[in-house]
Amino acid sequence: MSQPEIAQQETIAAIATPVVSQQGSVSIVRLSGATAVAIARALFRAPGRQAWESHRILYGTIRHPDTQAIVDEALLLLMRSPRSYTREDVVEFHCHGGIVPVQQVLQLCVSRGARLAQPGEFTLRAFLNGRIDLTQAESVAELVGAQSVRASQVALAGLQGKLAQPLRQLRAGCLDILAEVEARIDFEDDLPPLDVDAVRDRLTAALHEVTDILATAERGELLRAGLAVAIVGRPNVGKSSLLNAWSRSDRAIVTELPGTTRDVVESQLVVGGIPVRVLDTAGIRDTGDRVEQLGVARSRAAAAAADLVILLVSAADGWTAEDAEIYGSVCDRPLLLVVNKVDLAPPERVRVPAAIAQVVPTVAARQEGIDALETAILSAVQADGIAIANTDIAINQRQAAVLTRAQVSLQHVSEAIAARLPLDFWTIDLRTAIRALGEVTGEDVTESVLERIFSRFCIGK
Ligand SMILES: Nc1nc2c(c(=O)[nH]1)N(C=O)[C@@H](CNc1ccc(C(=O)N[C@@H](CCC(=O)O)C(=O)O)cc1)CN2
Ligand SMILES: Nc1nc2c(ncn2[C@@H]2O[C@H](COP(=O)(O)OP(=O)(O)OP(=O)(O)O)[C@@H](O)[C@H]2O)c(=O)[nH]1
Ligand SMILES: [K+]
Ligand SMILES: [Mg+2]
Repeated sequence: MSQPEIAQQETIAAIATPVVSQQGSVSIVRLSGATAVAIARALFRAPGRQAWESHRILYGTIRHPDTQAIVDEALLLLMRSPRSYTREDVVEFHCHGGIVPVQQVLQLCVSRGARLAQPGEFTLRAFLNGRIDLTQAESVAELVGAQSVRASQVALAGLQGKLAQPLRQLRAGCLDILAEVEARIDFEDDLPPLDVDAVRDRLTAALHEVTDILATAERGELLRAGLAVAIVGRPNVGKSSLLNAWSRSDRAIVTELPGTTRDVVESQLVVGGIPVRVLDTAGIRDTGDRVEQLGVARSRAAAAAADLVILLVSAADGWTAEDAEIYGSVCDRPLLLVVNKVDLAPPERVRVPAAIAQVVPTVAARQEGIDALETAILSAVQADGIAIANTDIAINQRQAAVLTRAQVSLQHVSEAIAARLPLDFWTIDLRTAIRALGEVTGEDVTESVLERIFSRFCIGK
């Protein structure tokens, strides 16, 4: 099959690397569009006999086209349409790191007629020119934002089409069924009767597949957004020690003085492939100290906002009235009870409320019990299966919302068949399901949906 002709658009330009000063030893300006090569030829001088061929690196200098003043010594990468990321002509200037050279080069590109790219516009063009589908484009943004190896594996699977492919097949299957049913509506007399059993079986299989894919949404949300876990409890039970043990760091100040921690202290971890933000908080108690009062208010706010609360108590003290008060204020939240300082007394010393099914013992001061804590957290958020799940795909919230529409419509079709409703009733819902599947892959998607998706990308992607 021959490649479709790519209609080259106006040329866009952006800095493709991070724009943080004094970071990175190489920075890249990227151009894509009809005049990309002409702009590059006006700005870049390659000494000797270097050919301007696709997928070649040229060495040379970037010069101001009017004054010939050298802006940077650089490498230039040329990728001609359609063999490029966008399928348009693409040129990259690989400049010295830092923001000054690339900003100057970007300005020069603009002065030669390029326009600054919108967020995600290179990837949008890759989508519009048919190199990737919408799920793959979304995976690009996900890969850039991934906070754990597992999250990046899932994004890569999406980028390789592991979600796009079954969805495209599902949609094609539904289109087949629709064609068969519609043929019976239009030319009933000329065709053999519809094999209703076969249609029902195919619909049931499609419905199962949609349901299986939808089941990956929760995992996707955990992998992308991660979890916020707040450690709360009385002063001195070892909250800061636990944060330090868990993050293998000295992130938080630990002393034997109650009321040491005054503010929320954060540490970013990865637990079972899930990005976890752990929050150490000020010990909760009644206090006349104004600063400590503000700290306690922040502890309560952190507990209220967290996805999971770790209530930390001390085996040395047992279950105190203060523990009970704090428990009362957080027991409506997803909660894990951790008994620290089990080197001083057995965990059974703590007589916890009957509603608490599980207790994790730790010795934070000696980094003991962290593995069991992580296991308990994963099962508390029902993420035990994430690391071992045999499928790589995990859909995002947009995809889940649209797929739910497809699921409901397919269910309606099944009901219409079971109720022996006329064929017109089947086709209405079948079309809705097909449209929804097309909205996930991008085969059938409105401009405003695209705008919403791509506006969340970073500049230069
Ligand atoms: N310097 C640089 N590094 C980069 C990128 C880039 O654009 N520039 N990428 C950007 O995100 C990623 C690589 N992704 C890419 C995907 C496809 C094509 C590409 O040219 N594909 C063509 C032709 C392939 C071929 O010659 O066979 C195609 O699929 O048609 C390039 C980069 C990561 N690293
Ligand atoms: N024996 C023993 N001591 C511990 C353990 N964990 C922490 N400690 C000690 O308990 C004291 C208080 O620890 P912190 O981590 O500062 O306690 P905290 O809950 O953060 O205290 P505040 O920030 O004041 O609320 C320190 O002296 C720690 O060394 C443990 O597992 N066993
Ligand atoms: K303390
Ligand atoms: Mg502390």
